[in-house]
Amino acid sequence: MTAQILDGKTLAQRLKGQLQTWLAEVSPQVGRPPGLAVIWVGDNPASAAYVGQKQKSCAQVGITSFGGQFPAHTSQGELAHLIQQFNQDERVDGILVQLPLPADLDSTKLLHTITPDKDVDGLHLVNLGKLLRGEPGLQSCTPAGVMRLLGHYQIPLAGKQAVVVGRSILVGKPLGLLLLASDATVTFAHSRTPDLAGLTRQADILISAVGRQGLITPQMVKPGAVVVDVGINRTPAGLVGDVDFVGVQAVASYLTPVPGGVGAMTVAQLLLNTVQSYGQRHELVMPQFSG
Ligand SMILES: Nc1nc2c(c(=O)[nH]1)N[C@@H](CN(C=O)c1ccc(C(=O)N[C@@H](CCC(=O)O)C(=O)O)cc1)CN2
Repeated sequence: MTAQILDGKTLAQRLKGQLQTWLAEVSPQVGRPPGLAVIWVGDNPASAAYVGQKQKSCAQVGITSFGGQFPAHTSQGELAHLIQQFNQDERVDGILVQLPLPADLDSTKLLHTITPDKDVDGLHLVNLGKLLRGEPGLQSCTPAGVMRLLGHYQIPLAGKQAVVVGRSILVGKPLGLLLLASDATVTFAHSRTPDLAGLTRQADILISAVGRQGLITPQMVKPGAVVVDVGINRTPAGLVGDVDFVGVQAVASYLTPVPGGVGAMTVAQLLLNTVQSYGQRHELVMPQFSG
């Protein structure tokens, strides 16, 4: 068996094309384009790349960028004040704080300062609560992007065994809840899980969101499983995920590459969330952006 590639890069490009076309029509009618404020603190090089990618994608589809880079010594109070300003700014539909923040800042407190209807990262308690209750709300970009990718390839989820390796608030936990909402039977695995391989071998849908190169070997994958690699590891040889791509490709039915899989969907979903927030603010009828 050779797994079919879940091509997030192409799907993300198509989604961006649809957003661009729709915004070119709608923004003049509304009288302004959507706006996204990105707050990036410090000089983490990976964050620089991600923020650059977000700003470039915004420009491509017709979303105005606000915010920018702030020095590592910026205080909690200054950042909270900045967020309050963006909360009140009528030109801004989405606000996000690029993570990770410098260690002396309390990211949870800052995230809760963002007004929930502009929380395009879906990390405010209100949006996490809606996710828990299965109510519509803004959803974290990577988990929502993974669900969109699986939906695009019509991967059946109902009644399937899903194992999510990783329990972060950014990816693992919300993704598990979204899979559960699609009627999968979900198990979370983490650093204290005994016999990880025994568990992952039972998975019809295996998600790895840990950030450890080589974590998922072919022996850990059930033949025919769908494997989603959310890991991002920078190595001398370039960017790799958590999954032994070549080995697992011979066992799985579907597999996401790194790069070109989930990461590209994260940015596309951020644009979609910003446009969703803009649409709600102006009571627009939103098309189904399906890629
Ligand atoms: N506030 C947030 N911070 C972080 C998030 C997030 O969703 N919200 N996620 C990650 C980083 N991230 C977005 O911020 C992100 C990760 C990966 C990619 C991506 O496109 N990856 C490409 C490869 C890009 C490259 O060559 O470096 C891919 O996998 O194909 C985009 C965004 C942590 N912080």
